[in-house]
Amino acid sequence: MEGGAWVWGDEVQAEERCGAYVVAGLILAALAAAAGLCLVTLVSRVAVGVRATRRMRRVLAPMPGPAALPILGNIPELLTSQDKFWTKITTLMSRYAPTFCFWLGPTPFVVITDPRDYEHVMGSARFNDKSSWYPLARAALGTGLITLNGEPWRRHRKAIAPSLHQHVLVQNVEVFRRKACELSHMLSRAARSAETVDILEFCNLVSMDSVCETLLSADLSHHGAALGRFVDLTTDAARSVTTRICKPWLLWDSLYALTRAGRTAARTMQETDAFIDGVIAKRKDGDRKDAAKVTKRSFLEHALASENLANLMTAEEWREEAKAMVVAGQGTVAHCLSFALLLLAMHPDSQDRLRRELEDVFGEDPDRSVTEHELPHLQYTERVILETLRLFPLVPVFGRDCPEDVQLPSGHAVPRGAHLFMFPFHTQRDPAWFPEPLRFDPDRFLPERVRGRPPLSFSAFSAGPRSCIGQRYAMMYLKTVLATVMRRFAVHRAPGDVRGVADLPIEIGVILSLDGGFQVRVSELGDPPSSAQAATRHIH
Ligand code: HEM
Repeated sequence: MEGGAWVWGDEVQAEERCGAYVVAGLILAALAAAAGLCLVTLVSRVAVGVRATRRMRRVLAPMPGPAALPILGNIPELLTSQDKFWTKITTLMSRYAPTFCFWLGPTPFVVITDPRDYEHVMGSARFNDKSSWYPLARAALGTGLITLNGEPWRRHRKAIAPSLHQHVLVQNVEVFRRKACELSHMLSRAARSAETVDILEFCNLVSMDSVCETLLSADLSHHGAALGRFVDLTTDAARSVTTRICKPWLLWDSLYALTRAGRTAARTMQETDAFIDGVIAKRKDGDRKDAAKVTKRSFLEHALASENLANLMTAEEWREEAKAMVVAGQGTVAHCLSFALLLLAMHPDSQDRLRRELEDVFGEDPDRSVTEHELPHLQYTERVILETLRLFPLVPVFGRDCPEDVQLPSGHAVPRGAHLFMFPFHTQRDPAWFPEPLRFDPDRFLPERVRGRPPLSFSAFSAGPRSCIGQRYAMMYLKTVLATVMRRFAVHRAPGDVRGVADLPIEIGVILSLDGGFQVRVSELGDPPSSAQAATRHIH
C-alpha cells in the first residue's frame, strides 16, 4: 500500500510538474509570439515611417531650407534659449523666405509667406486641421476651439458662433465703455504721477475684467487681486509653451510632468480651472451684488439660454470653452491696445488725427458716452487698429496639417504629412505688399489701397473656416476703449526713448509681446505738457 501510495503520489507530482511545464511553455510561446508580433509591427511601422520620410524628402528636395542631418533633421541648430527664440526664427526667415522647409527629426515643417498660398490653405476646409503641435498650446489655452480638430471642433464652432454675432455683441458696448472709464482712472493717476508706466499692466487688468463680464457675466471690477492673479496665470501658462518648444525633450508629456516647470504648469492649470469654475459658480449662485450690475446677457448666458446651442456641448466642454475664450480674448485685446497706444505715442501726428476724428464724431464733450451707433463712424480709429496688427500680428504664425499632396500657387509642392506654417508677421512686413513696411501708416487700410493688394497680404485674424471667431468682439472693444480714453488723454514716449518700430524688442509666447513692456507717459488733455512730453513731440 505504502509503496503503491508512493508511486501514486510520485505520478501525481510528475503530472503536476508536467502540467506546469506545459503551462510555462504555453506562456513562453505566447510571450514570444507577442514579442514577435510587436517586433513585426514595430519594424513595419518604422519601415512605413522611413518610406514616408524618404518620399517627403524627395518631394521637398527642391525647396530651400537649412541642410538637415539624417535622423535629427535641424534640431541641433534650432536648439536655443527662450530669449533668443525670436531671433532664431527671424534669422531663418531672412535667410530662406519666402518659402522654405526645415526638419524636426523625421517631420518636415514648410513655412509659407505668399498670400496666394495662404488663400489656398486657409480658404479650404481640407486644411481645417491645426498642426498636431497645437495640443502643446492646451497648457495655455485649454481644450477649446483654437486647439480642437475634426468633429469636436465643428460642433463647438456651431455652438459658439451665434453667441458672437453682431446683434449680440452690440450689447457689450456699454460694458466696454464702463471698463474704458476704469482705464481712464488708471491713466489719470499715471498722468498725475508723471511717471513712465508699462501700459500693458493697465490694459491687462481692464481687458480681463471686460472679458469676464461680457463672456461669463462676472463683474470682477472690485476684485483687482483676483484679476491680477488670473492675468499672471495666463501669462505663465503661455510662457510654458515656448519653454517646451525651446527644449524639445520637454515635448514628451511624461518627462515634462516630472520637471519643476511641468509641475508649476500643472498647478497653474489647476488654479486657472478653479478660477473659471469660481467665476461660473458665482454667476450660477446668483451673487446678487454682482448680478445686479450685469444688465446684458453674456456670451455664456446667451449660449446656455438656447437649448439647441447648450445641448451641442457637455457641461465640461462649455467650461473648457469658457476658459479658452477668456484666455484667447483677454491676452489679444490687451496686447493690441498696448501696441496701439505705444505706436500712437511714437507717432504724434497719427494721434492728433485720431483725436480730430473723435472730435468730429463726438463733439467737444470728452465725457460723452460711446455707443454702438458711433462705432461705424470711427474709420481712422479702425485703421489705426489694423495698422497696429499689421506691424504686430499678435498670432505671428499659425499652422495646419497637410492632409494630401498639394501644389501651392507659388509653385512649390508640399507632400502629405508635412506641417504647413503661415507667417503673417513676415508677409505683413513684405515691401511687395506694404512699401516702406516699417512706417506706421494707418491709411494703408483705406479701401482703395486695400483693393490693390492680395486679400490675405493682411491676415492678423487668419481667414476661412478657422478664422478668429472673436474678430468683431475685438474690434468693438478696441474702438470703444480708444474712443473713450483718447478724448481725455495723450500718450507720449518715455523720456529718451528714440526707438523706431524695428527696434522694439519682440518677445514671443503664445502671442507676440515686447521684452521690457510697453513704456509710455500719459498726460491729461488740457494740462500743459511736461518738458519730457514736449520733447517727444519733436522726435518726429
Ligand atoms: C486683436 C485681437 C485678436 C487677434 C489679433 C486674434 C487673432 C486670431 C487668430 C490669428 C486666430 C487663428 C489662430 C490659428 O489659426 O492658430 C484666432 C483664432 C481664435 N480666436 Fe482670436 N484674435 C483676437 C481676439 C479674439 C477674441 C476677443 C476672442 C474671444 C472673444 C478670440 C477667440 C478666438 C478663438 C476661439 C479662435 C479659434 C477659432 C477656431 O479655430 O475656430 N480671439 N484669433
